[in-house]
Amino acid sequence: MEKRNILIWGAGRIGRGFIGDLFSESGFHLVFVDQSDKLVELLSKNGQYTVVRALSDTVIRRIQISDYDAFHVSQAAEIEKAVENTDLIAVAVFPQSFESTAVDLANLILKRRAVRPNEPINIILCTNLIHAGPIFKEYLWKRLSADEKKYFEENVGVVESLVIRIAPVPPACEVEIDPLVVWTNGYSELPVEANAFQGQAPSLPTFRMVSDMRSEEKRKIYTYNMCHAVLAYRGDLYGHQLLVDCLADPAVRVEAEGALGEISQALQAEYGFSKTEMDAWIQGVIEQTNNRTVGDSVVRSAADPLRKLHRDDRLIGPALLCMKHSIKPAHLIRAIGAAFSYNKEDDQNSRKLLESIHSKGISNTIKEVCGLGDTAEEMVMAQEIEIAYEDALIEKKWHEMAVNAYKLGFEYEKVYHGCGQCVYAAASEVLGCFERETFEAATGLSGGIGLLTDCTCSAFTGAVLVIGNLFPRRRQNFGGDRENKYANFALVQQLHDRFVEEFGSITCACVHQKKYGRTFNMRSKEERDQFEACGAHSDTGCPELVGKVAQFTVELLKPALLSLKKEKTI
Ligand SMILES: NC(=O)c1ccc[n+]([C@@H]2O[C@H](COP(=O)([O-])OP(=O)(O)OC[C@H]3O[C@@H](n4cnc5c(N)ncnc54)[C@H](O)[C@@H]3O)[C@@H](O)[C@H]2O)c1
Ligand SMILES: O=P(O)(O)OC[C@@H](O)[C@@H](O)[C@H](O)[C@H](O)CO
Repeated sequence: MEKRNILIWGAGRIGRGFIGDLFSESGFHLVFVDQSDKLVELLSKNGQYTVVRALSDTVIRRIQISDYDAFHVSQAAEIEKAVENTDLIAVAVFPQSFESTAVDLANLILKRRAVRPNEPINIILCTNLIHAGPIFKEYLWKRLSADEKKYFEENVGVVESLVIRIAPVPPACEVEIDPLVVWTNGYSELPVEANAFQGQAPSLPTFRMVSDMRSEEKRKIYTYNMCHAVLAYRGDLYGHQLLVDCLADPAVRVEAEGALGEISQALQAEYGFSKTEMDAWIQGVIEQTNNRTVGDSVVRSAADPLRKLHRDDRLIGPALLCMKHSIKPAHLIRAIGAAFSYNKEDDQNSRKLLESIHSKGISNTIKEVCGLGDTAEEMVMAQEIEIAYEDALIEKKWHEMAVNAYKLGFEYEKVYHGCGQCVYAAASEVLGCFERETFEAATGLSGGIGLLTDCTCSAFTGAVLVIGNLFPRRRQNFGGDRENKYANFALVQQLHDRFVEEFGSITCACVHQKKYGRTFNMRSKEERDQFEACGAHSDTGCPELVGKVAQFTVELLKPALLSLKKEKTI
């Protein structure tokens, strides 16, 4: 029996690493078409490529695929022949390439009609777009005559699908072995729109025929893609680069879980999914995303914020659905605010978003990009997004300040030693409250005060001085300033708890015991030499501790200083 063919338009990660993988496994011959010369040349030259299915950290399968042809979009005759010989096409490009792809395919299908007029053909759309079918059809139909349109209506199926497999940028060491490798989470099921096929639908073990695509696509894009977007945009505020690291950060994870909780309720109300069903689905979303071996990146999930902030897409779409069912989308709104603050120089649509904010202002940009109208509800939502955007900018700035405090603290301790003065200088310089007198007065703090070591670690005391600069009891109000004084004490107590959690104790000798495995009598020169020999000023010694304490100080002061600022503006 002759082998069946599938033509895959777009030989990228999903084309090669998902559609290629599924159909090759089911015995299809693959024909790739791509606009990248380099990719097509490599596919043809190498004659095979690897798909890695990393189902978990330990279950990793490597598949070699070799039964394929690869053509550049300009190889008209070869592609024409391939379309003649197939009943199935998969489109695996981003939505911005839909129009050119549809125009090319319409011409090819018309040529096929001349040779195989009575044989239907199906186009499976593999993209993350709500109701992709009518959008693609409009492009496909665009230049057809009335007779051709009728032929397409009756013979060309445009089938939506839901791609849950994740295929991020592969690790560099894998690309060195096979430059065509596709690195995936190995998710195998492909839900397809059952009633959109013309003629006989192909039967693949991993196809799931879906009868109600409207509810299924919302469930997929408003949970999987929404969760990735929330993690990516919120995680980017704190400098995370991988989705797994966003999930490991409680401050970011809580936002994704909160947003999933909001949309879960809305999907139950809108489509009648049961709570048990949605809980299991959301557990799956987190599990598929929390795969360190797959290592999906923030940059990929955050890419193209202009598309992702569209009214129907993964963020505004769920927020509107929540509002329809009187569910407050608080976490979603915070993620949308963060998406507006996303700024990546090498992402064209992130640059465009920023340009729009600069030229038209944030309110106009929100309305335009998200397509929010003039109803009272949508106007309130736009205002809330604006507030969330301003808050996101502040979050990002404070995170950068905290990172900077770490770097300065680390460097000062490494070069100058004396952890009290180093923490004081690093944190106060970042916060803009440095005072020369305080810095100089802190000279004697070193080594648990005057090298005594059985007193408080001077990194802690240096941080207390920064808190004092900002929340002082002033000389001219010796008997007063009680509010400031107690705010100060509360901050010092928080610092204490964080310090103890990280270093075990605030006593210098105990910190040394934990860090270096012993204590030192720092009054003696010999012991001080031993302190150095144990790595006191190595990268993992006191410089790391000083960096962390300077960072904690900045993080700790954030809410107090922000609320102070707000009070002052009232
Ligand atoms: N990577 C994933 O994890 C993932 C998961 C689900 C869905 N998707 C969706 O799948 C689609 C493809 O994503 P990807 O990750 O494979 O991207 P990709 O960049 O790896 O692959 C896209 C390929 O399409 C080619 N291409 C673009 N325009 C073309 C055109 N007009 N004609 C021919 N070839 C063209 C590009 O050269 C590239 O090789 C996107 O819509 C994406 O949203 C991706
Ligand atoms: O491909 P995008 O840019 O639409 O979205 C990024 C990711 O959310 C997406 O690729 C998912 O990983 C994929 O859809 C699997 O759920």
